Amino acid sequence: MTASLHLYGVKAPVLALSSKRLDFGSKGTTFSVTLPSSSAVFRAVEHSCRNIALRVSCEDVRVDLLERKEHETCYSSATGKELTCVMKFGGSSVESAERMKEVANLILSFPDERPVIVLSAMGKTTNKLLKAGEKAVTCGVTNVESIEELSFIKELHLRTALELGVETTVIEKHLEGLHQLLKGISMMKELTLRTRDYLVSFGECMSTRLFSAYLNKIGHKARQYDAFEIGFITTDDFTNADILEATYPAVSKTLVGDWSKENAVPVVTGFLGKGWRSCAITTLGRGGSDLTATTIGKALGLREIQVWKDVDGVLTCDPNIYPGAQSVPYLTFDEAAELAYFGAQVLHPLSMRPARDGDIPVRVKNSYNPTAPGTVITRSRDMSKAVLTSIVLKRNVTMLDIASTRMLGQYGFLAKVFTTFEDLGISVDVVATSEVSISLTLDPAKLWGRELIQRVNELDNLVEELEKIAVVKLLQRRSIISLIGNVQKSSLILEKVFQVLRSNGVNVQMISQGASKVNISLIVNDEEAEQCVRALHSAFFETDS
Ligand SMILES: Nc1ncnc2c1ncn2[C@@H]1O[C@H](COP(=O)(O)OP(=O)(O)O)[C@@H](O)[C@H]1O
Ligand SMILES: N[C@@H](CC(=O)OP(=O)(O)O)C(=O)O
Repeated sequence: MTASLHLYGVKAPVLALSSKRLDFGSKGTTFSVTLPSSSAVFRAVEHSCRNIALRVSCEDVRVDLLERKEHETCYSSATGKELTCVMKFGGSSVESAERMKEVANLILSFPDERPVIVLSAMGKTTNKLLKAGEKAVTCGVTNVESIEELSFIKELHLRTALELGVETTVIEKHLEGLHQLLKGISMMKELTLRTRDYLVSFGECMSTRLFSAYLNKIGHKARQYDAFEIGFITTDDFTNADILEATYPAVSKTLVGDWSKENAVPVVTGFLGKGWRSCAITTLGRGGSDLTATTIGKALGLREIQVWKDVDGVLTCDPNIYPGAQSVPYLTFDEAAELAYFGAQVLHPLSMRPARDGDIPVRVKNSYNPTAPGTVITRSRDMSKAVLTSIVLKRNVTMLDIASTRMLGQYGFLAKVFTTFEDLGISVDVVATSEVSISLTLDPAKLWGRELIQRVNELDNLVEELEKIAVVKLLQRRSIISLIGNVQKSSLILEKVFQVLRSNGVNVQMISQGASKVNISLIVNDEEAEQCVRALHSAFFETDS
């Protein structure tokens, strides 16, 4: 067969083509697409997100990576000056017109960079949108007008447009759409997860339009993109969607293709995607713009991913718990992922995945203090002197103590326990086991995302199921203190930890080192947790020993 299919710039040999079906592929892996009509074959494949996702769901990853390489080369040779990096600016970095101007200056202060810009919603807009949605459910259609958060959002965005000197028309349609949506919510008297995602999408859609218009106004050619229109294809898990593989070639094709034609700085909405089945707007979980940035970095094979925040990089602990926290100069992807997963708000829990896959360094910088070196996150670093890197606190965690009712030596106990979790769809965070008992914590992000009533029912069901084989103790209001660092030095770390906890009169209720090479987790009571973190911070980071 000599014909080839160009799918998002990827060349795959066509194996068979009939009026109903197209088979293509290579190296023993074939894909089939059902066609609406044979004449529409290439357009159908290229334009329908369902077909692309279908391709991915039956795809051999090895082939996909091989194909994407060809694709990247194809575009990088087409443009003399390639895009170099991603610069992501969070809500705090673009909270006002003044901040947007500073961010524009910051971008222009790197004349050698040709960045893709990713923006979050302005300031606390996402929270305000959610609050407005909740109020709309109960306030009645005639009162939507006077929802305080709606007025705030309108006023903030219109004022920002005026102060930036750009036409308010760039956001007027969205402000009107938002108003109508809130009226719709109010009529329906319900706010589904799907509507919630559509509602919060207005934040990123407006911030990127304002910023892109401003860059154009000051003579720096820019082009705004809604992530859900350029191939950010996700699962349909509204409010917590996961990015699908098909995203990478699609996003690369649009951004690199357009850049090679007009050299306009791409300004992309963070946080948003499009569900592959529903084709509705999805979001990637709170803080998801970090993940948008690393996804673009990997898709385009860029040199560096920069995430600009309001702190001097990743810090030794949450500055809200301890203001004396210091910046950490280097981290590995594994350390950063663990830190984010265990609750450090500074990075989205899944954002390290694309960077690690693409082996692209991530630099965390402070847009309020650009000269501070920040944190560089890479595949590996010199660990010879590293002991503890950062302390992370995750509050309000539920812990379960499960002791087998059978005798020692009974096999299958662990399997039964974990099957129960699997059957009920509840994920587990930290685990410590002996032969006849298990202590574990439940992932609060997964559990607390559900409605209160559903949550209570689920815990009841879980305990009821487990009680068939074990004595179960449900312990609430616990905290996980995660010690991120060099677990090769665990004895040294633990010696110090227990000295500190003992002198503070704190009892550790569970400890887990697991297979992770970078994390030791301790479970303590919620009310003791902050004091523990502060004491541990001074012992590890503020003394010479
Ligand atoms: N270990 C940590 N290092 C740095 N910041 C942290 C850490 N833990 C919590 N934070 C909080 O994370 C905030 C930055 O994350 P986030 O608000 O998501 O930034 P942005 O909105 O700019 O992307 C900081 O202002 C800080 O309060
Ligand atoms: N605006 C979204 C997405 C995001 O990433 O925001 P930030 O970069 O400000 O954390 C949120 O508030 O969750």
